[in-house]
Amino acid sequence: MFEDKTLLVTGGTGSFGNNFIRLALAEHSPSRVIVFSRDEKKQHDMRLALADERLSFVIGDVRDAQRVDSAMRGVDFVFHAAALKQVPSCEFFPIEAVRTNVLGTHNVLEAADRCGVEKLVVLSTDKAVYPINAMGQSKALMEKLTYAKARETGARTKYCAVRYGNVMYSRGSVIPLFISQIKAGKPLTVTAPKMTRLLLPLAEAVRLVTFAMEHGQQGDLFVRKAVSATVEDLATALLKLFATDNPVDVVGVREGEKMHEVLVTAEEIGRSQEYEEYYRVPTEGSHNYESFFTQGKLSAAFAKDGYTSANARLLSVDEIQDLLLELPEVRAELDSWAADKGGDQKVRLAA
Ligand SMILES: O=c1ccn([C@@H]2O[C@H](COP(=O)(O)OP(=O)(O)O[C@H]3O[C@H](CO)[C@@H](O)[C@H](O)[C@H]3O)[C@@H](O)[C@H]2O)c(=O)[nH]1
Repeated sequence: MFEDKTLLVTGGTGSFGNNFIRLALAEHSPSRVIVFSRDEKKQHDMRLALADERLSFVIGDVRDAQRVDSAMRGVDFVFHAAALKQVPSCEFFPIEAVRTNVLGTHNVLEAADRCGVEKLVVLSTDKAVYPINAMGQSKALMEKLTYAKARETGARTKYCAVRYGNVMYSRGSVIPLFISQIKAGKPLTVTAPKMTRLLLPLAEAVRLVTFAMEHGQQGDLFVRKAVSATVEDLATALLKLFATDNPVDVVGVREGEKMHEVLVTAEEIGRSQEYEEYYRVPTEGSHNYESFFTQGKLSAAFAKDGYTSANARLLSVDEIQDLLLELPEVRAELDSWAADKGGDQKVRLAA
């Protein structure tokens, strides 16, 4: 579907953008891929690393409607990945989260319609579901803007969303943190041993977004099913993989975090379609006020529970180890660790 088409990725130099763009260039024969982002150094590095003449780079901020508009001319498909996604910074500066995640998204959605973009997918997170922190709250509003735009009659663009949980080994997340603690011989700082998170390799997140772009109907939300792990088991799995016995310090739940994350609400799951790997949650109806006041649905089927990190399949420590070993970054960390420790360790790890 991307053959000879023009794609635009906002936040294109981030983890998602980098991986998606590599895949798109290698396998989908687009005529042009536009990377829209703020950081010239990251764009420079990406230009050198990918060295592909189909790539073009636009410096801009989604907060700047004019910039977004001019970047979107002639674009067929938009992947909206630009966001403020750190919980603490959004908590301290919520207006910045509003500017980027809410108003920035508004600019992107409007520009797509004006420029006749065929389809657009916004990237959301489990933290947008029953949100308790400003990052999640602004992402929840980002989703609402997307569904509202999808409901508008005469919208030329198809608007879809995806949600996924924690991307394994993403920058600043717990897996690289635990590995750096292991390597430094420090205790592993576990917040709450029984806290659970849905774990997704980045390649799966990319597949989800591509699937949504290919199959999404107007206003659809796609959610990737994922496996879940407790933080305690994640720490144990890493200690076993690195064959070390660093102590584990329980440091307590951090501000703005939940014990368990929700990926699909009980309210949404009743109207969703379940596939082997995905949930598809269609948007609710048209632009109709009555359905909010007088036209209820007798058949509304609320599930008892949604789809959460507490009821998804919980991995054993061995299974977490296997999943970690599938990540090239973890394998590279193990290799460098083994090299530092000398040949014996390398042989032991290989065995
Ligand atoms: O020193 C630590 C740090 C984290 N955790 C736990 O590990 C899990 C995952 O933590 P982390 O990798 O920091 O992810 P989250 O806090 O779930 O959210 C992160 O990942 C989200 C999605 O990628 C981003 O949007 C957030 O900004 C970012 O904080 C959580 O249960 C944490 O409590 C620990 O046990 N010890």
